Amino acid sequence: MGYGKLSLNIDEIQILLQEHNLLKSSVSANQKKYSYISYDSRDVKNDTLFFCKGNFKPEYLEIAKASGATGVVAEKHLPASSGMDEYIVTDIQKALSLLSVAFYDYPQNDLFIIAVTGTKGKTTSSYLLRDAIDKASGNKTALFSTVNTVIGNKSGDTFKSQLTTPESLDVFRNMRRAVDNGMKILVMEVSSQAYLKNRVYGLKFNIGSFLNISPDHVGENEHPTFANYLHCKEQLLINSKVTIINAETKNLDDVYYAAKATCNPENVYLFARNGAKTEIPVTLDFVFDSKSDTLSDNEIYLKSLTKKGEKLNLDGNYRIGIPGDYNEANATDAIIAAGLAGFKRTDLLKGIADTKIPGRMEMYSSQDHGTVYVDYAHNYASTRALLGFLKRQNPNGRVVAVVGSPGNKGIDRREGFGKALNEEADVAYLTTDDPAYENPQKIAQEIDSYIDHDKVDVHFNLDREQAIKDAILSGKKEDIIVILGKGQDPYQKVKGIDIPYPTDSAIVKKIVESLNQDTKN
Ligand SMILES: CC(=O)N[C@H]1[C@@H](OP(=O)(O)OP(=O)(O)OC[C@H]2O[C@@H](n3ccc(=O)[nH]c3=O)[C@H](O)[C@@H]2O)O[C@H](CO)[C@@H](O)[C@@H]1O[C@H](C)C(=O)N[C@@H](C)C(=O)N[C@H](CCC(=O)O)C(=O)O
Ligand SMILES: Nc1ncnc2c1ncn2[C@@H]1O[C@H](COP(=O)(O)OP(=O)(O)OP(=O)(O)O)[C@@H](O)[C@H]1O
Repeated sequence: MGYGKLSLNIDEIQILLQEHNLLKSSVSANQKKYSYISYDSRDVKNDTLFFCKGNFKPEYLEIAKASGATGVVAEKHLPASSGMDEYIVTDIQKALSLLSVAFYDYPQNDLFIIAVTGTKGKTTSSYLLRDAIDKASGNKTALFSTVNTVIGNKSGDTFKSQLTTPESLDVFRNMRRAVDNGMKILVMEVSSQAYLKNRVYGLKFNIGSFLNISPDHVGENEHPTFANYLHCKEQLLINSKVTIINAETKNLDDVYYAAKATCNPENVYLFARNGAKTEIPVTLDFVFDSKSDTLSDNEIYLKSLTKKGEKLNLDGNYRIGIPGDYNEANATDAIIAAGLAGFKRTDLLKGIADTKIPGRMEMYSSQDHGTVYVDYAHNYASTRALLGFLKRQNPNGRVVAVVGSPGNKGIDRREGFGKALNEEADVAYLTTDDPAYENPQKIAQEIDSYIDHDKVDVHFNLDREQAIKDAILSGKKEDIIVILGKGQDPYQKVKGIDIPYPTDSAIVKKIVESLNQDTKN
């Protein structure tokens, strides 16, 4: 790699760690300058500063040392450190973030960063915003999303993401690469886990928005309680200079308070659907009305209600290329963020109308077996919102859902799926979705135990591809078949192994094309 300054010396490290009260002790064995940093023994070069974090095994440090690591940062002394420079710190995640920023030479200072959080809608809002402003920014808008990371315009500058918000070292390395590629703006998703794990420690955002919060991500390896989940999510508001809040969010009182704690109230923007009830009375800066929502797109009218909202000159109609009434709020958030970043309404219209998001509301029309959607909904709130929307749009046909729930995480999703199916679906095909170390049959039965069989006709097929095929073949012209939860995920996670999976999108595309061909013949 040849980006930025890309080096760190011992003095710099000691000063930075001391300034942040992170340094417990240090040993200088080499007095060297580091020309690479890593937290993974499989990615080490000569003169690497190596970080021992998370579920780390001591042998990883031995491998790193043998591969050329000369310095180590850790929370406790490890035998392999002898002969290396050693920095013992109180919090490895904070140290990793702080030293990564310095190693990559503070790339955030050269970017206008717009961040979004929420239980649902982060990816959608980020894509809408990036597509809305990219052209007007001269194709200088980078994107860090759950689906793709975009750090430039050359081939190879767009790649699949591993996490919603990557490990801090990767965040700052990708920022550096974006800056070196001439990017000026960064749109990024910030997960609650990012704050729990200090992946964005020390980062200030130009704009931070909060879409919504609902019960999710509580459990092993995630948040211990909902209160902790909310607290972590709110950190984005505390670390943003200007904030946007969807006032229809649950816990609005708490969320608004967090925003005002560090942000001048003049810099907090609130929006909601016109006429929506908010949990506490607030002055809304914007409201939106649905002008039309169909199975293929939406149109909203956005109206400012305060002087500061009016100043952004955003009022007017916007067509949104992705269906789903809940996407109207995601789009409103994107439009306000774009306005605050200095873009005009006319800059945004085409991008917002043309946005398509991999694995979110992808529509495939079959001639005789109904319309098929591939979507990423995977908890109660999103499944209910999605199925409810489809049911309302299609009162004369059935809603047929293909769904599974992951193993060893989000256990309450099983009940959530059952509940959402009871409320909005006619038929369910229960199948496999990342079973991890659990038995997928047992998971499917658990979902089934929450289903009211007088309302929903249930089928089981643990072979996901076959379940999708069965569901589509069962569909009649007027039906909607919806494949939930995996979008374009290319794996099934089984017993610690990522087993390649063609993706729901590819499977549906192939089935629908073949059925349409048969009809034609
Ligand atoms: C709980 C959690 O946040 N875990 C993340 C964390 O794990 P970890 O630090 O324990 O790392 P690990 O993979 O167990 O391994 C320990 C260390 O040994 C190193 N190692 C490992 C193997 C080896 O041969 N040599 C070696 O040096 C690893 O690089 C690592 O530094 O750091 C890893 C990257 O180094 C992440 O991949 C991992 O995310 C796991 C996979 C995960 O599932 N995370 C989820 C909960 C998550 O972060 N989700 C949020 C979205 C949530 C939302 O939608 O709101 C996200 O931002 O994506
Ligand atoms: N504002 C919303 N309210 C409820 N459901 C939503 C909303 N926005 C999107 N969804 C549903 O949630 C699914 C995931 O949306 P999206 O990927 O934008 O959210 P996310 O916050 O990035 O999710 P995740 O954290 O699961 O990656 C969509 O496929 C859709 O079904």
